[in-house]
Amino acid sequence: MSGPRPVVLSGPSGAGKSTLMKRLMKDHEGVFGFSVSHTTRNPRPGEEDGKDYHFTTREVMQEGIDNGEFIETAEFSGNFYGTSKAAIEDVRAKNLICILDVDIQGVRRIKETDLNPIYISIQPPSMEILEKRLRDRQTETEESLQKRLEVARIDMELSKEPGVFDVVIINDDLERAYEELKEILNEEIQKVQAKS
Ligand SMILES: Nc1ncnc2c1ncn2[C@@H]1O[C@H](COP(=O)(O)OP(=O)(O)OP(=O)(O)O)[C@@H](O)[C@H]1O
Ligand SMILES: Nc1nc2c(ncn2[C@@H]2O[C@H](COP(=O)(O)O)[C@@H](O)[C@H]2O)c(=O)[nH]1
Repeated sequence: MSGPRPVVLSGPSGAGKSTLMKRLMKDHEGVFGFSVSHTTRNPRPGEEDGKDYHFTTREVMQEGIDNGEFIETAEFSGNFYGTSKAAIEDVRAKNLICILDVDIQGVRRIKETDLNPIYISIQPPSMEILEKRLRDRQTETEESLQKRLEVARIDMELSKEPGVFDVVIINDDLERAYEELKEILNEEIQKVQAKS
């Protein structure tokens, strides 16, 4: 596929993917475009339909899946999530670096496609810190928090498997993690900036 290489950001819920991605996009205007996923979960306060996610229902999403509209889908913590072909095409059409925020199932599915992204795992320093971040974020019920922590344990193990990710960033100190992320993406960033 032509254009800049997409970037897949994965890692446990609460590890800091959105925090790092939003900063990257803010600091590099006109370089990155977010692949807006579909989800059947309810919006959190402040989240916008069409910007953070396409919020939808299981029925509508299933119809899209049956029609071949998604490159990958996954069930995560009781909800469906998925990347539509249109979400990627929207970013690609603008010649921007497409950022996908997907779970480990999504990583595996994307590896079966010809997207050829850079695979980056964002990991928390420990389970204890991850739990604190998720609690402090105040977006989860106790039940959904426990489900996310359960999935996080598996994710943290899988991210150590050789060959799954190009890079694993431990998001302990935010500034250091951000510098590391920028460094990895520097070559692609420069390519896009040189063309604009
Ligand atoms: N290095 C850090 N130090 C302290 N707090 C952090 C750090 N990185 C992120 N956080 C905080 O941790 C919480 C979780 O971060 P964030 O929402 O970015 O995670 P996420 O990986 O995108 O989660 P999800 O997959 O559920 O969307 C947020 O409240 C964020 O402000
Ligand atoms: N496989 C996919 N996973 C996705 C997608 N969009 C988001 N996600 C992942 O879901 C969890 C939970 O996200 P949250 O916003 O409810 O906290 C997180 O790990 C995301 O990376 C997707 O399109 N496909």
